[in-house]
Amino acid sequence: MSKFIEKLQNAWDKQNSLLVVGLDPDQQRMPESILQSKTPIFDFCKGIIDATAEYACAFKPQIAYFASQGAEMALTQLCHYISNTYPELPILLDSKRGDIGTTADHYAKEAFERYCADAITVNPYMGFDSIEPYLAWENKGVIILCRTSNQGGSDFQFFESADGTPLYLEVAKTVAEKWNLSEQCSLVVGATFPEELAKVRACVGDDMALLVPGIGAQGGDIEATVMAGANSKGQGLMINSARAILYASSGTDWQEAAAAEARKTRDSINEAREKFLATKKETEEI
Ligand SMILES: O=C(O)c1cc(=O)[nH]c(=O)n1[C@@H]1O[C@H](COP(=O)(O)O)[C@@H](O)[C@H]1O
Repeated sequence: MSKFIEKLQNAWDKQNSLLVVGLDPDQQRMPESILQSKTPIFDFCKGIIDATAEYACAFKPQIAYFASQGAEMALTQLCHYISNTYPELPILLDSKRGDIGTTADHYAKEAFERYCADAITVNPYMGFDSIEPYLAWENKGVIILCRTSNQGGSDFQFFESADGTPLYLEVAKTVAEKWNLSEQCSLVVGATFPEELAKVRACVGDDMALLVPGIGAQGGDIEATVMAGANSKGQGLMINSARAILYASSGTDWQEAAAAEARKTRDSINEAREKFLATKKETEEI
């Protein structure tokens, strides 16, 4: 088991949560009171982190929301804040990188040194040598796009190989069989496509963690997600929600509202996990 998976497993167990809180700070949607601050992005995200840490198994900052606002320093400070204050919670840096090896070396250094992330999201389109530089960081996780949550994901991800296997399942199979030798890899599968989520889980087996965005603002169904994607322990999923938690209120109660939404989401996920485990038990008894 890689250090990343160990840390994630520990967070799943200790927090009794599969919820990942997405950090996608958008100044257009932040509460008025925060915008008065000299460091609104840092203050907003820190407020969200403190309000929701109790309910989360990880945080996932999306790099574009910081870079587009010249706020890389805020991202660095936030990542260090998470790793010092909530050291048990992994940081999943969402940057969806993908480039030739020499360039990927620098993306890996950026993610794992500058931002002290525990894992990074990457795009598999350029093949194994574009992923290898991230895998060279033995303690870190590499989360590979497989079946994305957006409608346009079907443009390429459903292309079929000669034996009829769709591309997203080829990705899942290749990652599970060839790229995951040191158990550092995870896959991204959208909550908006539970049927495909079930196929990916069946393909990769029990041990691989799946990052599942698409509940909350994108409308994915929590129960269908858990029923389709959980592993035999009722875990195995990092279920991300960003906007629904971040912007639960634009009033002065924004932290309380974010905490309430995170708690509600965690609880709904846990109810679905109980149902999943009960159904599994019933099936095994038959
Ligand atoms: O890799 C991701 O995190 C990701 C993959 C995907 O297929 N779909 C997807 O929405 N995401 C990210 O997950 C987050 C979803 O945010 P909300 O829709 O606000 O919960 C955003 O940061 C997206 O960039």
